[in-house]
Amino acid sequence: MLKQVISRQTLHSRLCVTLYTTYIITQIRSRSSTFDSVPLPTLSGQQPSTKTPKGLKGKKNENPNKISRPPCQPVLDRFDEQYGRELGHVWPSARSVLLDPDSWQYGVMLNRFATLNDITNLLQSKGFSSFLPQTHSPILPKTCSPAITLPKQQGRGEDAAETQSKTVSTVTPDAHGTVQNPQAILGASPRRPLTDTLAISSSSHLSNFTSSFLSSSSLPSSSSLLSSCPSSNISSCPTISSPPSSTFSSSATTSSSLSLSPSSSLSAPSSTSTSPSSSLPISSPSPSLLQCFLHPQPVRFPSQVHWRGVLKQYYLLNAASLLPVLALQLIDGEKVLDLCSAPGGKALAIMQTANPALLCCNESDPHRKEWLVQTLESFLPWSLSKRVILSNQDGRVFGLSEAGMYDKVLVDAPCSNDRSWLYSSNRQQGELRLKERASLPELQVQLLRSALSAVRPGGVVVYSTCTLSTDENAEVVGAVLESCPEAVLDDLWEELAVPLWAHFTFIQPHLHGGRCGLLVVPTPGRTWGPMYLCRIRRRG
Ligand SMILES: C[S@@+](CC[C@H](N)C(=O)[O-])C[C@H]1O[C@@H](n2cnc3c(N)ncnc32)[C@H](O)[C@@H]1O
Repeated sequence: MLKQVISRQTLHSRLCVTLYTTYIITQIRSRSSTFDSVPLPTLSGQQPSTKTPKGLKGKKNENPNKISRPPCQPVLDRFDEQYGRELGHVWPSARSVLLDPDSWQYGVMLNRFATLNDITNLLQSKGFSSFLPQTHSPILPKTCSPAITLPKQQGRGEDAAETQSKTVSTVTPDAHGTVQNPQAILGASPRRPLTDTLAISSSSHLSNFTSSFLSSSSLPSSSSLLSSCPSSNISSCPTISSPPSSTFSSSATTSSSLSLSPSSSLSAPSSTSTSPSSSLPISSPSPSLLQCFLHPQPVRFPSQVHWRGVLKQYYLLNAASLLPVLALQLIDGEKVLDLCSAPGGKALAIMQTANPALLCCNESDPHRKEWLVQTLESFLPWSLSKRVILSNQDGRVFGLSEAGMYDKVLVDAPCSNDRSWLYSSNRQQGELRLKERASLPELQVQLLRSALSAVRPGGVVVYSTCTLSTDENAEVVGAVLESCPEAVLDDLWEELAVPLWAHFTFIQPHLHGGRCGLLVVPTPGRTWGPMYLCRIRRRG
């Protein structure tokens, strides 16, 4: 009887996958030259400024979600004043990209937990190529099972994504720390956009995966899952002060962790320290399971709708959003905290990159947490729910409740999202955002201190934003370093900027005469960013 049920389910699941893949490919083929357009992908952390993508449902030759409104003048004026001063000659280039949504490029991050063969071939046939070297490690951790209702994992990513190493012999930054790509900086032969942009399709449907785990009220909190870990704090880093009210944190007092899974099968915490950046090859970032396909032109790939029981094959994003995840230098078996996690793009990238023993996705805003849940359940198999847990604490206090418990922490901080703010829905919204902008650095400093408290001695914290603003980038890092003698800044230039300079325009911000992280500035032809990232190591 049981066998019959299983085999019926198996047949049904296979049929679903086949139909779904066929449908996607048919749609893509028929629309290959006229892909839909939708707003900036969601890794920037703000709701896209235009409507939810219709993905494949849009009519041919239409751009249903194209950003049609003009940029918000007060925001543009402020950017002109501030970024003109801070970025000098690079600002006009960045400005021209930000003001031309048709030129924006989008990366296609593959989901190694889904069936990928056809999509990968299709991407390659359309001129996309993978920009990260791939490791040949097994795709799934041993304890993982395939997709929720799929009886068999078909054609996983190991034979799907191409390996592409980038070799750079000499790269010389100019006085501003920018690696000059004359074509990009001078805007020579700008590529004609075929279409514009795309965002993830945020499914309103919740599968069994989510609902069954969300109802597990007796499950342990992330805190108890981690109770075997050391709990030292950084005494010199006051993690908590009275949190100021923030535009971005509508739920600043929630503190209980929401666990999606039981803890019984968690593997032992890793005690391995991360490799220092100097041990990495200069010619390419360390090989990873993570695969992201880019196109030299701003061609968009259609978004996928969520089908119950079938994992999405890819996630569309601003490729610069992967850099903070690469900077984490993830290795299997680590405990990782994504302190500001919704809508979950970087959490997904983390799970594509390595097999952590635990990934805690924290998001204080209850609405955005729901969005995070939808993202995770659309991309990750059920078996991973034992390793990927949710928490809805205020990130500013997280470091106190789970002090020293993580190997790696990502702080993808709430910030003035330059792209999104520039297309504020009206003048009033733009002005309000600019007014509230002043409170962001304090919030960011508190989040970063909390992260440093949550990481174990010897572990690392990566801080990132999607703004060009120095106040929210190097200044925040500087303020935290000043008050945390246990924190040491890593240099990411050779590790990330040198090998990836062909894809991104990097600037190296300086603070008190020293280098302080990397800034990805959108320039014509390489429209990725804005994205700031820096890595801080807690002394062991
Ligand atoms: C830039 S977004 C994160 C984007 C996400 N990392 C991704 O890649 O999809 C910043 C997130 O931080 C959340 N946030 C704001 N204040 C917070 C706080 N005090 N604690 C935790 N999260 C917070 C926001 O609601 C927002 O979802």
